[in-house]
Amino acid sequence: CAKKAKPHKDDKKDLATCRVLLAELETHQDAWPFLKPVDLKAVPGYRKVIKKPMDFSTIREKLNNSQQNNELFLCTFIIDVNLVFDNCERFNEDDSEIGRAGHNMRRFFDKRWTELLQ
Ligand SMILES: Cn1cc(C(=O)NCCCNC(=O)c2ccc(F)cc2)ccc1=O
Repeated sequence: CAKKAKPHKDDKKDLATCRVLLAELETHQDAWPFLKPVDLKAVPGYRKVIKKPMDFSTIREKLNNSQQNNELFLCTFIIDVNLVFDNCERFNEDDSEIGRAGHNMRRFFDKRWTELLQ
C-alpha cells in the first residue's frame, strides 16, 4: 500500500491523521458491529470461517502502540481497516443489517482516506 499512497510530503502528520480517521469510523452510526472483536463463543462458525478477526478497538490499540518512526504503521492501519470490511463481506450476506453496515463503512473509509491521506 506504500506505493498506492502518493509519496507523502509530510508523513509526520500521518499518525495523527490515522487517529482522526479511526475516531470517525468509531463514531459512524453503522460502526456498532465493528467496535469490539466478534464474540467467537456467541457467533457460530465465525472462528472457523474468519482466519484473521479484526475490529476497531484492536486497530486503536495497535495504533497506540505503533512508533512514529516505524513507517509501516500507515500501511498496517490501511490493511487492518480493510480486513474488518473484508471479514464482514465474507461472513455476512450483502442483504443483511451487518452486511450493509460493512459496505457503508467501507465506502465512508475509502472516501475519507483519499481526502486525508492521498
Ligand atoms: C462484524 N460482525 C459482527 C457481529 C456481531 O454480532 N457483533 C456484535 C453486535 C453486537 N454489538 C452491538 O449490538 C453493539 C455494540 C456496540 C454498541 F455501542 C452498541 C451495540 C457478527 C458478525 C460479524 O461479522
